[in-house]
Amino acid sequence: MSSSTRDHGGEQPAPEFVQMNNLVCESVGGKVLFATDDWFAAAENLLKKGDPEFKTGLFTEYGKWMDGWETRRKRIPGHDWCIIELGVPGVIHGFHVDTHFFTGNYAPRISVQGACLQENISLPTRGDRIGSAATEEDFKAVERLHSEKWEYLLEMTELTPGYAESCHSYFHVNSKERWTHIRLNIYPDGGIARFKVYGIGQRDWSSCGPNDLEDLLSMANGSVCLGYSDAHYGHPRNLIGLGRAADMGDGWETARRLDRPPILKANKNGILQVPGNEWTVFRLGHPGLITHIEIDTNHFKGNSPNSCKIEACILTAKEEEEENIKNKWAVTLENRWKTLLPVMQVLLIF
Ligand SMILES: NC(=O)NC(NC(N)=O)C(=O)[O-]
Repeated sequence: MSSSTRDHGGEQPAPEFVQMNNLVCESVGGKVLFATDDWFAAAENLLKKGDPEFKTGLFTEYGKWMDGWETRRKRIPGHDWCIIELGVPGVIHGFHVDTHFFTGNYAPRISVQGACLQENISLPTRGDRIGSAATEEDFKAVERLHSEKWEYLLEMTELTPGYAESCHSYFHVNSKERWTHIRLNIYPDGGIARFKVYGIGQRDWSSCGPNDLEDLLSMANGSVCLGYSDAHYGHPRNLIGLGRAADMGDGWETARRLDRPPILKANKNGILQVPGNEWTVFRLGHPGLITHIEIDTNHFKGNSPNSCKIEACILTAKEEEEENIKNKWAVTLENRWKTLLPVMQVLLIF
């Protein structure tokens, strides 16, 4: 049995686990496989990467257009639920439930169950679901999963209405197991804007040979961002996402530093002489011999960095915790960091 605790709703800072990877985001392959009802707005919206929007005065033929999953007011016994397949299976550290803009129609309670399924499951294709509910055939197909018996990662808990100051609820999950699927229950019905499942990917390395070339920094292979200096326009965890970035919002983008001199000077190698630098630290998904590094500045045309440097080190879990929690990576471990790539100019080709 896993345990979970509510962190808080409201305007306080979000818990640490939101620095991890969202394992159900549509951009990493998260998928809704089944939902009891999608009348006002389809469950796929839960997994969108962007923040929820509200469009005043926009109505569909089913009611007010909403950016989230919203079921109809139930007039039959039971409650609504959906099944979500993780894009990246892994260990779950917490949930972020955002009821943004669902005020008189938010789901008042939720619970979350999880499963680690070995085989690929095939359910009827969902297609465009707005204005519909699961058919008898859908229910028959999903019954085979026995999802009502999956382990509870979060017991039934109250949510808070979707006003800016109350819409965010965070729940810690205390489980070391690997999960592939989630059942999200809402009681009895209503709307949720976004559902994020934060954690660390876990893959099976047994089929991987010692000379295979693998992306040790891919979130699908278990890497995670441990710290950074600035994430003003984009979080550095985007660097370890799957595939190429869709747009500039899918990259790491800092604010322009204010400590740069008013007139910039470069050295003979074209490296601008500025007082500081931005940085981010990742734990690799697996220790390994690094033979190739790819830096992709896709979409950053007027704002890619002038130069970069890559360092690496080997840390035990205890050392990592000390650096991360106590020192926030401010103090480097003497002689532990080795330069993999010295400061070099980032060339722009477009
Ligand atoms: N104004 C509403 O949002 N009404 C209903 N919801 C939508 N989306 O129309 C409802 O009450 O559940």
